[in-house]
Amino acid sequence: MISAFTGQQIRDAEKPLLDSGEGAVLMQRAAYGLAQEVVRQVKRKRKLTGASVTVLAGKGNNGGDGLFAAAFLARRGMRTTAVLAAPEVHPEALAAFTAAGGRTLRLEPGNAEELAVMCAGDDAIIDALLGTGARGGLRGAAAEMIASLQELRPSLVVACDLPSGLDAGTGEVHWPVLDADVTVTFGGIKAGLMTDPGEGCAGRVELVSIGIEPGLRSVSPELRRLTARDLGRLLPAPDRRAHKYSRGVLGVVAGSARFAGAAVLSVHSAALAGAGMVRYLGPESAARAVLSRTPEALWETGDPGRVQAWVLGPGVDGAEQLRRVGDAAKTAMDTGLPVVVDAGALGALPDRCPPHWILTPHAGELATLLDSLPSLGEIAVTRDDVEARPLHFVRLAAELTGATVLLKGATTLVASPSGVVFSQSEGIAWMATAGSGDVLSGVLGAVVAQSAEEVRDDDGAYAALGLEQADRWAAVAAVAASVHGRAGAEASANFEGGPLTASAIMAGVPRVIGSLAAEYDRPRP
Ligand SMILES: NC(=O)C1=CN([C@@H]2O[C@H](COP(=O)(O)OP(=O)(O)OC[C@H]3O[C@@H](n4cnc5c(N)ncnc54)[C@H](O)[C@@H]3O)[C@@H](O)[C@H]2O)[C@@H](O)CC1
Ligand SMILES: Nc1ncnc2c1ncn2[C@@H]1O[C@H](COP(=O)(O)OP(=O)(O)O)[C@@H](O)[C@H]1O
Ligand SMILES: [K+]
Repeated sequence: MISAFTGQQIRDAEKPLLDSGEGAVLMQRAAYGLAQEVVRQVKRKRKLTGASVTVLAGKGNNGGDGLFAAAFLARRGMRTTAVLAAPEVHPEALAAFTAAGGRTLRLEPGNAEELAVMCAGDDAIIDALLGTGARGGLRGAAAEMIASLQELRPSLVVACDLPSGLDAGTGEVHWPVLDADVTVTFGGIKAGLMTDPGEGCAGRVELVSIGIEPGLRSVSPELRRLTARDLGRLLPAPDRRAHKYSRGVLGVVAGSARFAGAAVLSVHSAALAGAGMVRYLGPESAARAVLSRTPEALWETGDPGRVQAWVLGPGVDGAEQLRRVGDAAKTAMDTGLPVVVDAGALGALPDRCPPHWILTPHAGELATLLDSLPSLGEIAVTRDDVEARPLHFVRLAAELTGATVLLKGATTLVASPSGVVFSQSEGIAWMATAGSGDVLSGVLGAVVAQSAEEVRDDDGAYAALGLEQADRWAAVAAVAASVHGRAGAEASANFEGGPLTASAIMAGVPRVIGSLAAEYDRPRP
């Protein structure tokens, strides 16, 4: 599992080392790691000697890291320029940079545009204006220069610790921000690099160890991300004596006369993701479409019989389907079964849900959901609000509803009601296509139906993540989000990176599950 931390958590971990006088050593390690990454990136394109690099240096330690890194690069034969964005910058770092032969320029009111044009053509730009000590975003000439550079699209931007203007803990962005190709971050990944909108500005994230890592081991991370290896361990697989009922039966209330496709996608994805059986509840017209794509599914017209979990809501429309949603929700609540609540069912929630109810809104649906909660009071929440502060709002929704909340997006966040949050980002932008969320609902339903026992087992794979029972449902949802994202990315890769349909994402699911199981070296069923 990858952990990410707030700026404060990182500073707390640094403190004992700073107190014992090791601050300069930490900075050298950070600067060396940053310089190495610049060297690697530049060498992919050209010879290092004579290549040009500009460091944009702010007044704090972030600027210090950048200037020391540029001193290393000057000694490796690069043509180095420092644009100093404050009257005073880190004095030792500036001295080292000058001694290594670097040239310095001062950013002043009036020369921002000119300096931006001057360095936009460089082989590399290092953004070392603001780091974890930032309050708010760039202002004045620094903001002007960054806005101009962003328009000029430099060929390589390496952010020092985090792109300047990002909030390290929340991922909120104070514009303007210069999009990085690579962010070299020190000691621990900042949470703002694993949640939008911050993650969208950070490019690839490289972690450089500087010696504070032991101090972070006992810290509860702000964000967690499951790796392929974690998924291999967590994904359900049948044992030798399994039968279809022991495997996990999923009940699905989805679709309607108007939106039959949502039912087709949800049911078929659940079957492909390994549900032992899928029981479908819906109108005849949708059921016909479901059965022609998934003859394995059962159309339940009366009492649906036993299931291990429910998916409620994709494509649900009209009183008849909402009544089925209500009946299934009541049974699930009475019997303690896990439920995935999507789309049309999000408006029909009880006042308080348990953590094994997993809500799957996109940003617009989350805003509507929050607006409908009396506990939020008079505050109105819009889609734009959610997109600007997804981590804040997904946590708030989980806290106020009591459910686990999966917020869909380029980065998908899953919050447990106690505030544990997973972030998965394996998907690609082609996945923003109609029906993609219906596929996720089916995959999630299947994973939930098959994992309920493992979640409750205190010696099981979910417990091994170090999570309380109530927080483990967030990990289950993160597993499904990751499988969905990987299926989309792999399907698009099979089309040379071309566009996707929801059906193509769905078709990629079994292969992703199979290859992830192999990752953990687990025998296949
Ligand atoms: N503490 C340490 O020993 C280490 C710190 N490291 C680096 O140090 C950074 C943190 O250093 P700092 O705490 O000095 O913080 P920053 O380098 O982020 O800068 C904070 C400084 O900028 C000013 N400032 C804050 N917000 C501003 C804004 N919106 N516009 C203009 N100026 C603003 C503050 O007054 C303060 O002087 C990290 O991101 C990392 O790059 C690394 O060198 C590793 C070791
Ligand atoms: N830009 C993006 N990059 C990666 N994945 C995305 C992006 N936009 C959306 N997705 C994913 O695609 C799915 C879209 O779901 P949703 O909005 O419910 O679509 P629909 O209702 O059409 O099925 C979600 O799983 C979401 O995480
Ligand atoms: K920075």
